[in-house]
Amino acid sequence: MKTESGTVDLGRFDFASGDEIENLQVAYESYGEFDGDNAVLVCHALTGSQNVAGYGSETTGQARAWWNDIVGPGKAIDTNEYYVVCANIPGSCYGTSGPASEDPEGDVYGTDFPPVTVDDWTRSQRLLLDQLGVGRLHAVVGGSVGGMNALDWAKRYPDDARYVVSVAAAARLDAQCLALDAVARRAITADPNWNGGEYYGSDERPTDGLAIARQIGHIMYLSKSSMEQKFGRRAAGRDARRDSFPSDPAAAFFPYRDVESYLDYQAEKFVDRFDANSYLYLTRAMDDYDLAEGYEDDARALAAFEGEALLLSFTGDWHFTTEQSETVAAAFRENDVPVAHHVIESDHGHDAFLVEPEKVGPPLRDFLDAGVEGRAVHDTDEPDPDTGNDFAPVHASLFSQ
Ligand SMILES: CC(=O)SCCNC(=O)CCNC(=O)[C@H](O)C(C)(C)COP(=O)(O)OP(=O)(O)OC[C@H]1O[C@@H](n2cnc3c(N)ncnc32)[C@H](O)[C@@H]1OP(=O)(O)O
Ligand SMILES: N[C@@H](CCO)C(=O)O
Repeated sequence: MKTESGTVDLGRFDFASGDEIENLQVAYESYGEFDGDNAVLVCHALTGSQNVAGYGSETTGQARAWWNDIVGPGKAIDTNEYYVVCANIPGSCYGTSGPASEDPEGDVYGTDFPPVTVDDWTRSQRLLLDQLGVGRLHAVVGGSVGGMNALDWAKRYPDDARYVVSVAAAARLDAQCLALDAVARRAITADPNWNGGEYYGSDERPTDGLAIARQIGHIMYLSKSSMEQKFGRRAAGRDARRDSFPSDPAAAFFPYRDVESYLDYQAEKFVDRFDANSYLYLTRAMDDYDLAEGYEDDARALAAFEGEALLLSFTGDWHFTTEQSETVAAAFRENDVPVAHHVIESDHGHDAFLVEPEKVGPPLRDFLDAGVEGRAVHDTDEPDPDTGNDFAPVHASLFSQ
């Protein structure tokens, strides 16, 4: 597989906030060969990176090769057939300009970096593709907030993609998720080591705040039933450490539970790979996103799109629910856009889009091949071919099973 990894200087970039920077750097990777008509843009999720598939990249940990089961030779997004491009989004910390980058004077931007929006991500991707010589895309595909990014393409550049695929996403976040993101940001900014965002020159980083923020996020990515199955109320094994955070004296009397141990472990890994200010910036962008912004409603925002759309949602996902995907499908239908809302039965929760490639792959592969007529693509308007039942959107809330 031909692969490329690079950073492109897009020059002066005007952010939606009205701020600008002189040189927006965008880090990207590409896989496969461009034949003029086979480009697929993949938009990564909140803490993902440009390293979508297995290939020697600098990124580490969970952001490395994050969709390796989906993207590659012979896989659902087949790099023998498609030229796949994935770019790190502005505000992130994997090579694209963000708060941890240097400004033109050689100082770290910190919180002087302009606020970023999903709109900025979409425009930076368009500019990057221009530089790579890619005009119209065969498809734009994204998961989670990357799925919002994909929907934004249908709105902002309605002629530029034949197919749009939005996986585990929505037109906007609901109040419950906005609330959790707000608390997560407070965990970071209340950490004394955050220091108003000025911590880059210091040995002390706001790792406690970032760890708590990620733990709140991680709970959003699981479902009530997957947590029950995975951990129940079990105490962690004897070797489990409970030293990530200070404990209250009574803690010695009570068990350190498996679920706590898991979240502590995940948070420890996360703080090694992600920047606290980037977490603030990117969650702000996700919270702010509203597909209908500038229009009367979602349908009008999508009115100019003339391609086909696939929405993939997961029954156990309460971060971005199947109901929310159904409203986006309805907006496409209102415009007579061929659309399929393919609901995947899954207990896993939001991160099903990352960990259940066997369910995501077939509809995605067949949609990229034949649009809504693709063999494994089902729509909520049709009965389930296996059960004969309708795909009833299910809202799996945090507080109900
Ligand atoms: C585009 C993007 O989204 S890129 C970013 C990737 N995604 C994320 O970061 C989202 C958050 N989700 C995760 O991090 C998940 O771990 C995923 C999606 C990466 C993988 O999910 P799964 O395959 O279900 O793995 P799981 O969540 O069980 O984590 C397994 C790890 O936890 C450890 N673990 C499991 N149970 C426990 C426990 N009770 N105590 C301590 N550690 C535990 C395992 O040993 C394993 O460690 P390893 O990663 O070092 O091998
Ligand atoms: N778990 C993924 C998806 C979040 O929406 C991430 O951390 O990027």
